[in-house]
Amino acid sequence: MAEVRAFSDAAVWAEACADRLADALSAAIAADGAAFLAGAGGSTPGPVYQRLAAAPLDWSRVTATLVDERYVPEASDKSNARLLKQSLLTGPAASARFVPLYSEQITVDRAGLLAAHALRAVGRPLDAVLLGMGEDGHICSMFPDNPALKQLLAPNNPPLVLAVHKSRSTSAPQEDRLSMNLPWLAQARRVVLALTGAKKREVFEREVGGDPSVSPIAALVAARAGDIEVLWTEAAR
Ligand SMILES: O=C(O)[C@H](O)[C@@H](O)[C@H](O)[C@H](O)COP(=O)(O)O
Repeated sequence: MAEVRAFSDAAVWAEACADRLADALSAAIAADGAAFLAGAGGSTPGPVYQRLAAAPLDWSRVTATLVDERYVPEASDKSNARLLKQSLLTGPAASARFVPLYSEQITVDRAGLLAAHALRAVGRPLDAVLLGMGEDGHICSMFPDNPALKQLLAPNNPPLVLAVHKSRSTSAPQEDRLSMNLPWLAQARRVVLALTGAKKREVFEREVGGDPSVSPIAALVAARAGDIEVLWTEAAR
């Protein structure tokens, strides 16, 4: 259950992550004529997105979104939308439809409501999810100690996109964010967690046995009865 699969070569690791996501998207297109992908931001997924962009899929049938977003416009180099557009939604993959989490609103909470509405309108569960993890054990923007964590991990909520406010009392995040909650990830058809570096492997192996009410990893593994694919490579980047 949720075993770590180790790769000695970072290029093979990135290819393996991309292959798993492409298979899930391809199966969804074959079955339903449509597929729904959500991916993380941060520095880990770039090489995976670049390989996934080369997958021979009918990208016009794919809807792509983000598992979390920094509350910044796309012009910012902190924007996850910008990362996704530059690394995945290029070439043939540019014909995928992109649903952003970010929109300029009076409050981040309102942007979250609108994003959840747009994601629900896609009309299907996520077929493929790519996650990264921080060295503090966060996935999406589910930061330990942040006041939003409890709501994000609540297993009985419907799928929501919640505001995660920067907070003086916690170390993260550095900027307001939007994040999918656990129920989005719980119902996804395939979840790939891409990890790099010795520290993250250690954190994952420690967290996986933790308390699902406070540990995002433990909550994810519990919600999916262990059905997540964890691919790790030593090389940091
Ligand atoms: O926007 C983000 O930052 C994320 O989606 C986040 O959940 C990310 O996956 C982790 O912070 C790991 O980040 P790195 O890959 O940069 O270590």
